[in-house]
Amino acid sequence: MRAHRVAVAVSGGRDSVALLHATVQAARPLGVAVQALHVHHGLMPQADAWQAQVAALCGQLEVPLLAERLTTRPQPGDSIEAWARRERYAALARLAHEAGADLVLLAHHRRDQAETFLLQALRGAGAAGLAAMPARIERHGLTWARPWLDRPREAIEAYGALHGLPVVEDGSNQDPRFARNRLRLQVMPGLNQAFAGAEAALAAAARRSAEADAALAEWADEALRACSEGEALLREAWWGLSPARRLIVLRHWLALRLGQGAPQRLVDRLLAEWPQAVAASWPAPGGQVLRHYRGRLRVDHAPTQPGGVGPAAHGLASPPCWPLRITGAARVLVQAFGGELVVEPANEGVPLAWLANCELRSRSGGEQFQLAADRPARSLKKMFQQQAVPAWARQGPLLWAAGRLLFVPGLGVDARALHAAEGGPRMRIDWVPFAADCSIGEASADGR
Ligand SMILES: Nc1ncnc2c1ncn2[C@@H]1O[C@H](COP(=O)(O)OP(=O)(O)OP(=O)(O)O)[C@@H](O)[C@H]1O
Repeated sequence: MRAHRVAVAVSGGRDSVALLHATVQAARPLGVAVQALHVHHGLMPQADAWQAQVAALCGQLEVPLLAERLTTRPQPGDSIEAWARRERYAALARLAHEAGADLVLLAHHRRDQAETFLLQALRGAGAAGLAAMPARIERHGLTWARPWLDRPREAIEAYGALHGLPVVEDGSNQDPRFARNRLRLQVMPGLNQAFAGAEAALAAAARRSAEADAALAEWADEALRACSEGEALLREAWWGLSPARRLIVLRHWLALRLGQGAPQRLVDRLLAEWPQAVAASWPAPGGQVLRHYRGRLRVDHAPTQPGGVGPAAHGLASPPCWPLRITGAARVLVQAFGGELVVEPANEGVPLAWLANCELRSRSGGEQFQLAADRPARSLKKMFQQQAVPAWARQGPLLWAAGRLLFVPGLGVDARALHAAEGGPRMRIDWVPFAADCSIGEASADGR
């Protein structure tokens, strides 16, 4: 199908500038209109100059440009890379629709693909992740294509030099805090030197993974039909599959129902616990919960949905002590205590820096809590009595860091943490017990 209007996503970097130029050369004789799209992330002081440079190039090439400056900001705990990617694609989709383009071209090339494959492998990804970037995909009502995914970067560089194309240099490409930069700057040169053709081989491995993943997804779709009823996965039919097939079908069902790949620890827990479960629930990403009842597994929303929830969600846990790393807004589902620890940015609260290395513990007796700066610390038992905290509200875990008691369900944040001289962002902590019907192992009505 020929696109009526082709959009090119142009960062101003060498590759996308070359792609815009090459697209104009190819499209004009065919009578296809070309549209340039640019996203200003609003993160770097040089970004205004980059946008101006892209605009100047578009002027020279007589290509219309649509640009958007992002107004959202990464939240504490967000990976800047992941945030920028997500927001950039959302903005590009908006711009493409505004321009009336149905095809968006991206200038990723073979080295990008090889790096993505390795980054996925380093995260322990399976076939879906190792497939890296698709050469073509339909999303947001648009076709996204990477026409140069098989091309070596050197060829693109030569093309740019041949046509004397101006490019912007993004200094953040040298920043070793970003995993891709570390891989590109520290690992790839050695790899290419030690293994001739490493980049092409890694890109080929990504292609093979994509083929395997596509076949697996087709098979899993068929197998799932025999193991599901509506949105529920049927335990008996699922259990009848071979162990290898069980795993594929479970992952596939989870990905469909959760709207994202399931973390390995959730898959492991389900494989170990679901076969014997009576009525049970498991925390899942995105504030969702998996519930088993009468042989059926379903995805549901978590029983509590406090506002301002950030992206970090951890599944866990068993008392009496569980180490945690919290780097921003988070919801920690704590099955063993039947509730959820909710951590949100606030003007007053625990220093975020302390939460990077904290832990949940059961009460062991003898803990002291200080309610206010001008009051003495007293035993938890006395504090609960004094504050008339009902028994059900005392049931959650205690939050500790570096030997300090930070938070007690029913009492709140300890005054010594609240008034600590530590700088940086502060976080409010809440303990939210689950509704009574979703605790693990609860006997169901028919006693199964
Ligand atoms: N700010 C942006 N605006 C529009 N498109 C972008 C932007 N950033 C990236 N892209 C698109 O995504 C592709 C891959 O992004 P990546 O971050 O690898 O590129 P880059 O290093 O910024 O620049 P280039 O790929 O042009 O050399 C780009 O080639 C471009 O097509």
